[in-house]
Amino acid sequence: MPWLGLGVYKAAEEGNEVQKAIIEAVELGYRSIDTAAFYENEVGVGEGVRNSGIDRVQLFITTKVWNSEQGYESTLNAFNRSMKKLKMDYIDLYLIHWPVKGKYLDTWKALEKLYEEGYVRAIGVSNFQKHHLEDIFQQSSIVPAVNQVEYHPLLQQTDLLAYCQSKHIQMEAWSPLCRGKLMDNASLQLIGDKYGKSVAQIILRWDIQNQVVTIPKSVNPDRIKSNAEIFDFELDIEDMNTIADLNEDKRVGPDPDHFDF
Ligand SMILES: NC(=O)C1=CN([C@@H]2O[C@H](COP(=O)(O)OP(=O)(O)OC[C@H]3O[C@@H](n4cnc5c(N)ncnc54)[C@H](OP(=O)(O)O)[C@@H]3O)[C@@H](O)[C@H]2O)C=CC1
Ligand SMILES: O=C1CO[C@H](CO)[C@@H](O)[C@@H]1O
Repeated sequence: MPWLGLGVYKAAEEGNEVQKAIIEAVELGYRSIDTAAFYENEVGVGEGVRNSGIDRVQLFITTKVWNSEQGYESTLNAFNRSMKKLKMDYIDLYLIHWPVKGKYLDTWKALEKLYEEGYVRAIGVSNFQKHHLEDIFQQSSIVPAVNQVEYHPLLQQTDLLAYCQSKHIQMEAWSPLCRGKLMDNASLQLIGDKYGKSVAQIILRWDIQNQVVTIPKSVNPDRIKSNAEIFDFELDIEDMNTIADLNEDKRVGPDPDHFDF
């Protein structure tokens, strides 16, 4: 999968916001889009992809089954609804959005069926902790291709990253920019000055050097462009260590062991 993708949570269908962002992003070289049934913009995502001017096969589309749809049959139905909204005949990556207690193992069985029948090229999970992944391993011989989790300098999840890497599960960062909250961080600004890059570019480059796929969200053409300009420099070890020291185990989103939605 591409190292960089466009996140589209809160990119609206109204005013063609999400569609325009996708067209812009594809023009600038993005090849991966991350949506979810929960984002209520799959129709707009499908339109953006079809109007992007490049073949569907060149793009990597991720969507996710929402919590209220989990369970075997209901996941299969939810998947069909997503496909109809996207107007696609396959999805590159289908994820379990959250590990809903008592449901995610049956949900995984549904994803296996979709994978085996060829409707999805890869299946994976999101917001899974080590113990959730171990549950999957107990029942299934198919290893999740991806675990998409909250990941940014304030929440580095190094144990989970090492575990995923040991199992050949690709970790993917959601809210990589900490929803904009790190832009004034003095250490990141200093590093940015050194490379002539923005704080956002430093963070996104740090993701990739940690072998974490990253999906910053933006609907602003300038930011969509600059967020992709991260493949022409390399952070040195000293700067990687400075960023490692920023970890506070601090979430901006819900805790996967204590969410109730
Ligand atoms: N699996 C899961 O449970 C979750 C998955 N996700 C996925 O991850 C994606 C990214 O996470 P998200 O929560 O959206 O947050 P991000 O960390 O990507 O931050 C997005 C915010 O930062 C702004 N922004 C984008 N680029 C820049 C920049 N260069 N400088 C300053 N501000 C910037 C955006 O505004 P603007 O648009 O105006 O540029 C927006 O307000 C989501 O869109 C979604 O696809 C997110 C949360 C949970
Ligand atoms: O994908 C998502 C977008 O953000 C929401 C609020 O933090 C999350 O709950 C959800 O998983």
